[in-house]
Amino acid sequence: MEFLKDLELSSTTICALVAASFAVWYTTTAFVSWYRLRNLPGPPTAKFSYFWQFQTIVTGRVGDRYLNLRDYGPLVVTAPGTVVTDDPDVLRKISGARSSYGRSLWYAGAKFTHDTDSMGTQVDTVAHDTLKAKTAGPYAGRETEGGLEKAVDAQLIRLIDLIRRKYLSRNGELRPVDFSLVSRYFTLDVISGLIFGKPWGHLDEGADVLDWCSSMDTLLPLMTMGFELPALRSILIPKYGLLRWFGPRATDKSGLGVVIKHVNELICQRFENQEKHAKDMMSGFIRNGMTRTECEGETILAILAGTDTTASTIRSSLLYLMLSPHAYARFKKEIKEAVEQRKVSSPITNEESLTLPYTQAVMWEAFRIGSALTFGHYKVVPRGGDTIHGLYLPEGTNIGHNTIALTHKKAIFGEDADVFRPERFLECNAQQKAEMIRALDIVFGGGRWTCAGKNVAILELNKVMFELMRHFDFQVVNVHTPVKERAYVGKLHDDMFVRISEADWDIV
Ligand code: HEM
Repeated sequence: MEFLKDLELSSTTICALVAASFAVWYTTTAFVSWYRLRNLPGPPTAKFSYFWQFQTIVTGRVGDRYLNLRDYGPLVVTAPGTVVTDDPDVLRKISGARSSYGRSLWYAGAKFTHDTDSMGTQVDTVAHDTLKAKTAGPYAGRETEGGLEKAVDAQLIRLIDLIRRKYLSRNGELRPVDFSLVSRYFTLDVISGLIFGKPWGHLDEGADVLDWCSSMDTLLPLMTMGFELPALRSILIPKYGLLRWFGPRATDKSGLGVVIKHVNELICQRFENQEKHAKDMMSGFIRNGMTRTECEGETILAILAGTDTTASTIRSSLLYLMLSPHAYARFKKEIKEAVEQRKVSSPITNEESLTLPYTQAVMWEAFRIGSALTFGHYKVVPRGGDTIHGLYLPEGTNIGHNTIALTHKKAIFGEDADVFRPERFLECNAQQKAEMIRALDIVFGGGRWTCAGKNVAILELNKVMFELMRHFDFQVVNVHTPVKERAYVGKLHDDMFVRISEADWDIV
């Protein structure tokens, strides 16, 4: 700085120079960003600034704002160098096994501590594939005592039992239950039970035993910011970034740190005691040569990726059924007949569920309209660029899912795509049905990036609504605000109060 003194510049002049340099840098980079994607449609400010993105996340309005992007067409700019698409064929192509698109740095935004990577945050394709190979067997249920289905059934039975013990309203009684929490307890115990062979006990008394739900309510908006804003990512994620100093850690008394501590202790016991005969995902991870840190990363990832996604879909299923008397009654009728005709076991098996047309239609329709994930999962356009829908995307452009617009696409799901109507899967011909299911399938990602827990999620969804409605009836408590929703990369639901009573078969 001596040379500045020699120049005898006043502090005001130095500040002015710094501000001017920043303005020149900002204007130049904004112009370059705008220029590279000038031919693509999108909100006007999105082509040269992160304003649209920031505003969308801060207001928790990712759901409706991304849905409205469908008016621009299949490819839309949402931020500098960033494009989303609601075209399932494009998404399938860029994620396909032979695609040269790689993951963008967006994924690194899912890191929750500075030193723990997982296959979900790994942007290096080879390192990702190595981890995926080590986790494939455990995720397929090859290491689970009795298989995945038995493990899911065990939690389903505990869910029904919890409702019967604690939440049932009998004649003249009202015991409002926040189903947004109950659905999370179920999926948390499914995942923890699968990984460690023993669930964490959310379904014992119906409690957020490790504070996961409240931590996620705070973290999801922040994580979505970290995903989307490169400037934030670059001060959080690096080795000596803010995450190192201010991120969650095992010594914390509340928040995600509590879960990290619990997970670390359980994994530590495994490595020390070498419980060679344990039959669960963790024993599979260890047998496949994963290090302790890798086991920690994969455990938190599984809980992060597998809890609220499935729980949110279960909540949507119940919400839309309660608000659609016709679908509610028709679903009940199918359950009643299947039980009376002894077509189903208790709990229903996955195979049996697949034979029940309305059960399947309800499952896919809720998955579609509830769309647990909203957007993201960007891949990077490879060297030489690419042309999609006649529009040129320069190399280095991030292209991701506009999941919410995809699941509401009228060209695929019909003109009434904005309403819940399971019949759409029954009235169409086989080809149309296959096209709809294929479009929904890419919601789980494609190729090497496909959701590792897809079969677990589908197993849960194929069973849970059938079993809940077989045993109980449900009614919205707050008819003016049945649920409060905030949407980020996924959705957060609060205050979904329902009245639950024993199923009344006389009225079906
Ligand atoms: C409705 C439920 C679910 C949906 C919609 C969903 C969707 C997704 C998506 C879109 C991805 C990223 C794909 C990409 O990178 O292109 C993903 C990844 C992942 N999901 Fe799921 N998921 C669900 C449930 C689950 C469950 C229940 C688990 C755990 C049991 C799970 C574990 C994972 C893991 C570990 C990854 C990372 C895979 C990888 O990096 O290769 N997910 N999921």
